[in-house]
Formats: sequence, structure tokens, C-alpha cells
Amino acid sequence: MIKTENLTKAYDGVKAVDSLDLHVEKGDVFGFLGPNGSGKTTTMGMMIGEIEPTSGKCFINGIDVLRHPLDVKRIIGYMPDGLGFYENLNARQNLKFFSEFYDLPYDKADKRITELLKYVGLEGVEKKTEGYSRGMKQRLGLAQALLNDPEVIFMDEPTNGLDPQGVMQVRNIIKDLSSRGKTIFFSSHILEEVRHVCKTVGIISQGKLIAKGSLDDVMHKMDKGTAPERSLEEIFLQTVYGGA
Ligand SMILES: Nc1ncnc2c1ncn2[C@@H]1O[C@H](COP(=O)(O)OP(=O)(O)OP(=O)(O)O)[C@@H](O)[C@H]1O
Repeated sequence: MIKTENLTKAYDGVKAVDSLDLHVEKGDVFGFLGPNGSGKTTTMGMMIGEIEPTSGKCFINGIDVLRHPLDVKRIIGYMPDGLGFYENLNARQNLKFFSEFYDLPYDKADKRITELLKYVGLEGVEKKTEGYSRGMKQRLGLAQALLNDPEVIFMDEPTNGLDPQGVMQVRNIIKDLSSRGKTIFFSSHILEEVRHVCKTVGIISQGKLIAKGSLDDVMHKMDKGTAPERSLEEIFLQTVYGGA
């Protein structure tokens, strides 16, 4: 469960995230939609305890992120937008390095890494990550985010730059994680990306949450019944970008 209360971040007096009140239920796949610069990454940064809010609060499974950041780190996984790996190490070696941040005994970590490499389709890939395609890096990033078998998983634009096959693979993994009861917070600036996997969505524009609920409800609210023939994509684009 993810809950924010009045969560706000200002940079030099300008609010990147403005009074965000969100509630994501346990087991939900929540799509956080908004254009570039709308505040998605900043919001996630505050949720995972990497960005200090200017004001407001955030709770993960009832734990206050600001007061107990390490407790929160133990139960979350984070897949950032820009993935950083040691390029001269292979996938297993990278995961081994990251596993040392968790209290996993050596043999347990090894077993977990083997399971995860299989899960994301990188089993048997021995080459260094410098030779990885973007899709392979995304899948390794996902494995990294799942190392501690987190209850709540944050993904910042996880399908960004992937080809259709890569997009499908990430979507299938998200669906599988959801079927195992994980709570997933997934950001994107593309409506199509969240439609396939998300149960509920929130739309952020210029730091403010302008709608939340089921995708149909949200689109219905934003449409205001003015042009019923418009597609969801058109309604979304008009609302957040002000386009035609
Ligand atoms: N460290 C920072 N210092 C100053 N301004 C920042 C900083 N980080 C973010 N911002 C500003 O806050 C706003 C929200 O940025 P953020 O990265 O959260 O948006 P986003 O929705 O994730 O964008 P994108 O889709 O491009 O990743 C932007 O105007 C950005 O320029």
C-alpha cells in the first residue's frame, strides 16, 4: 500500500510536485501518467526515500518513509528510468554486487539471482553488460529491483525505448508480479503503456494530480462528455498537453 498526504517538493520555490494525495491499494498496478517534466520521477523519489519532501508525508505499507527510510528500503524495489550497471561485469556479477545491500546470506543471494536471471530471460547470458541492448538492460534493471523480493515495486518508465517485443516482455512480467499480489507503481508518459497492465491510474500535470481512479472513470471525468467519439488517447493528450 502506498499513501501520500499533501506530498510537495519545491525547487527554488517552484513546485515540482504540489500537494499530492494518493492512495494505492495493496496488490494494485497503478499507472502514474503525465508528460515530461510533470513530476513523476520527483514523486517516486520521495516515495522511495531518495528525495526529501518540502512538506507532506508518504507511507509504504504503513511505514513513514521520512522517519524509517531503511525499513522502507527493505520492502520496496525500484527500477529507475536511467539504469546504471557496472559495464565490465556480467548480469550475475552486477546482481551479486547489488545483493550486498540487502542482508541476504551468500547462498540465498546466489539462488535468488539464478531465479531472477531465469525470470527476466537473462539466464545463461555471460557477456559483460557493456554489450547489452536496451531491452536486456531493462530486464536486468527489473531483476535488480526484485532482488529483495519486494512487496511494493516502483518502475520509472520501464518500457521506455523498448521495441514491441521488449514492451511485451515487461508487460508480462508486470502482470505476473501483480498476480503474485505485489503492489506496482508504474510511471509513463504514454497512455497506451498503462492501459494494458494498470488497474487504476493517476494523472499528473505540472506537479498536480488532476485525476485518479479506474482508467475508464478517469477518462470519462476528463472528457466531460463534450466529444464522446474521441479516443482515450485523444482525451488524455488534450487534457495534459492542451492539444487538439
Ligand atoms: N534536482 C532538481 N532541481 C531543480 N529542478 C528539478 C530537479 N529535479 C526535477 N526538477 C524539475 O521538477 C519538474 C518535475 O521533474 P520530474 O523529473 O519529476 O518530471 P517527470 O514527470 O519525471 O519528467 P520525465 O517524464 O521527463 O522524466 C521539472 O520541471 C524539472 O525540471
